[in-house]
Amino acid sequence: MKIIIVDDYKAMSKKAAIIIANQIILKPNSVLGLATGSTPLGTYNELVELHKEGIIDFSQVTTFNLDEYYDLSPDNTNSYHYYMMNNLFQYINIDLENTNIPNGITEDIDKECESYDQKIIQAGGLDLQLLGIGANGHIGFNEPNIKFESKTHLVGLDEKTINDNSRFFENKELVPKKAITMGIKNIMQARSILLLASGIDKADAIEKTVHGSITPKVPASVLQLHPNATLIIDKLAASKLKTLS
Ligand SMILES: N[C@@H]1[C@@H](O)[C@H](O)[C@@H](COP(=O)(O)O)O[C@@H]1O
Repeated sequence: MKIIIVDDYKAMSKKAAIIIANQIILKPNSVLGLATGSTPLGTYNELVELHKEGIIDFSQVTTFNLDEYYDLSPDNTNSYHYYMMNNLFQYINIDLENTNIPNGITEDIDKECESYDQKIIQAGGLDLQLLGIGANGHIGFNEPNIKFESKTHLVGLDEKTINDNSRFFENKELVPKKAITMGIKNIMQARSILLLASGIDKADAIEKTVHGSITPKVPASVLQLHPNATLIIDKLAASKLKTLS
């Protein structure tokens, strides 16, 4: 696991965008795994800027999002479909046909999950998977005690996650209790992984991810096993790492 500690959120976002830009420049038809939440917003802004400056061309890029809330339609402002369109896709020259997000309003969950896994394989696998991290160590929506061999599936969300994500909703009752998420196996099959974390709220999860035992209790700890995983974290998120004390 490579760890890059930067001063703040802005520096984290710039560094992440540079790594993603480099991936696209080296391989214009890259397959990117994308994340949502507040953490990657700055990275997406930086990517939009790099695109505007003519540095990155998304025309051949394919994307797969990690997850989507169950039972939220794509036009719901809290859906991850809406998030991606609003924060990235509408500002870049990506072919929307090449963007993939689990369908949260599918009538056949098993079929949806299976076909999502198939589509990733057909696209040649993920070149780079971008990740945030939940305060309980979740990645995507793979909550504590998830099986490491899991593929795309429907999950029940932890009380902690529902509470954390309620800030985006009018009230906690409106936060979906379930989501469709890529599994740990999909994430670990990516050729490279970039995990971002910023702020003191993530310090415990980062400490456990880096120094803790590899356990489904802290899903992100599985990244210790990945041959090409990079953590870009700001000083606050890194503040509980042994190397700093
Ligand atoms: N499914 C997403 C995760 O992919 C994200 O990493 C996490 C942290 O979000 P934030 O970046 O807002 O702290 O939130 C959600 O649960």
